[in-house]
Amino acid sequence: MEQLFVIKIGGNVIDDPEKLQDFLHTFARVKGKKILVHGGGKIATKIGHGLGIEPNYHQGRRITDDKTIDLVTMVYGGLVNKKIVASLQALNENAIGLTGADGNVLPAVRRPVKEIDFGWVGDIQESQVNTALLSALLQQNITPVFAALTHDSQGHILNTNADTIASVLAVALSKHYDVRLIYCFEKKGVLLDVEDDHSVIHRIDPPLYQQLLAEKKLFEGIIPKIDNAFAAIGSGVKEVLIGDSQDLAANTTPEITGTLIIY
Ligand SMILES: Nc1ncnc2c1ncn2[C@@H]1O[C@H](COP(=O)(O)OP(=O)(O)O)[C@@H](O)[C@H]1O
Ligand SMILES: CC(=O)N[C@@H](CCC(=O)OP(=O)(O)O)C(=O)O
Repeated sequence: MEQLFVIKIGGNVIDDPEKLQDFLHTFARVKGKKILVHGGGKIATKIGHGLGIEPNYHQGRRITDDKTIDLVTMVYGGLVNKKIVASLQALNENAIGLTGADGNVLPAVRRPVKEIDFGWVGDIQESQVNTALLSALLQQNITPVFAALTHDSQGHILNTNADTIASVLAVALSKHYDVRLIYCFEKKGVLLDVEDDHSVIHRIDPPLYQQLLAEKKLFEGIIPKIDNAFAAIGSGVKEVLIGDSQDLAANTTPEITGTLIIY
């Protein structure tokens, strides 16, 4: 099967114009088929402050009330997505910006209320991905750029974590491509000591993951990121890695510098 890169770029990089441009330069030079997924949680929070919309999280997921869904639709689907697409066009990369509503490429189900009401947050499944549309775009050398938004098929946009979107797209497309899923963020990989960039853990399997959790070496966003990485590698994605956005060139070759997630 042909190779496909599904590449997710994290919020700290999107928030740093220089790092983002460096990343996009490298992304545009990656040969072969590729999809970019972006969040933008940090920018949404910043712009929300200015509008008097304060963030509210539960277990790393944003509780998304009526005002917040409008905020993130504007920020992820508008500002961030369109700036990235325009930058890629300037780099001769023919990109197309998508939310899950566009072309019904990623329908979702509003998360049912249990102890917590997450509001306009969408849960997704790999069987719902419109792989035919994505394959048709990829065959025409058009690169999809996904914002962290889905829809409920009843007229509402839903907010869905970008790491989860990348994992679900990678799994769905692994039926048609040899997929390498790459989580790019501002650190060199998963670190044994989060303050020490020289402490990259080069391979993580489930027992080591449990050990790192027990030793409290992992906290905040890296835990759901590794959970999404294991979900992908356990469901047909060929390779999953977590690395620095500035190391994308190496991480798209066999000379990986980040953390490989193995099953
Ligand atoms: N051991 C670790 N190695 C790397 N990052 C870690 C570790 N423990 C906690 N983190 C934190 O996890 C964050 C990444 O998660 P998150 O902010 O959700 O990523 P993204 O920017 O891709 O959305 C890092 O910025 C870092 O602060
Ligand atoms: C439901 C939920 O939490 N959605 C995320 C989507 C954005 C995202 O994932 O952004 P990063 O990758 O930059 O963190 C949020 O609104 O923060």
